[in-house]
Amino acid sequence: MDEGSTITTLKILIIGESGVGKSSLMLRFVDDVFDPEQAATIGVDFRVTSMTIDGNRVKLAIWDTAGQERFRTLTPSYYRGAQGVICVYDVTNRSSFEKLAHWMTEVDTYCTKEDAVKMLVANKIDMPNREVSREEGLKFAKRHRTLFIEASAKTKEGVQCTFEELIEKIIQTPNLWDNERPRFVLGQTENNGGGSCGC
Ligand SMILES: Nc1nc2c(ncn2[C@@H]2O[C@H](COP(=O)(O)OP(=O)(O)OP(=O)(O)O)[C@@H](O)[C@H]2O)c(=O)[nH]1
Repeated sequence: MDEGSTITTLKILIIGESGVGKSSLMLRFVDDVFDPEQAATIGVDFRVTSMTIDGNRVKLAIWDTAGQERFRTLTPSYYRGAQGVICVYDVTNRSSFEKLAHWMTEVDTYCTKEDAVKMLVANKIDMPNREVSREEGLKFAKRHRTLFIEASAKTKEGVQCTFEELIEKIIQTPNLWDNERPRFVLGQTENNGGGSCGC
C-alpha cells in the first residue's frame, strides 16, 4: 500500500525520574524489544522511526533523556523545538510520581513551542506492588492538562497507544508542525471515525 510521502518530522521528548522505564518504552515502541536489565541512559539517546496516523506518514525523532540529575546539564537543548513531551512515572515507585510537578515545571520552562502536547505515562502496570492508583494519575493529568495512559513496556500494554494518541493530537494542532503543504488534508482515511487509534 502506498502510504504517501512524509508530511512532517516531529521531535518527541521522553522525560521522568531515573528507572521509571523511559528507554524501555522507547525501545518497545521502536524495536518491539524489552530488556529486564536495561542500562541507565547516559546523557541522551535518540531514535528515528516513522508511523502512519490517519493515513498521513510522519517521521519521529524520539529523544530519550537520562533521568539522573548528573546527566542533565544540557536540559534546555533537549526541549528545544519538541512538539510532544512524554512524561513517565513508575506506578510502583511513589516518589517518581511525587516528582512529576518538578518535571512539569521543567516542561513549562524549557519548551519552546507553546502548544507542545504533553502525555503522562504511568508505566510498569504489570507489576503487583502498585503505589500510585490510576485515579491519582488521572487527577494529576487533568490538573496539568496532559493526556494520560497507563502502560507497561514489559507487556506492551498501552505503548503503541501512547505514541499514537500523542502524534494524533500533535497533527490536530497545525501550529505545532511545518504546515507548508496546504494540500495535506487531515483525516484523509475514510471509515475510521476521524482516525481514533482505538485506545
Ligand atoms: N516490570 C517492568 N519493568 C520495567 C518496565 N519498564 C522498564 N522496566 C525496568 O525498569 C528498569 C529501568 O528501566 P529504564 O528503561 O532503563 O528506565 P529509564 O527511565 O530509562 O532510566 P534512566 O535511563 O536512568 O533515566 C529496567 O530494569 C527495565 O527493565 C515495565 O513496564 N515493567
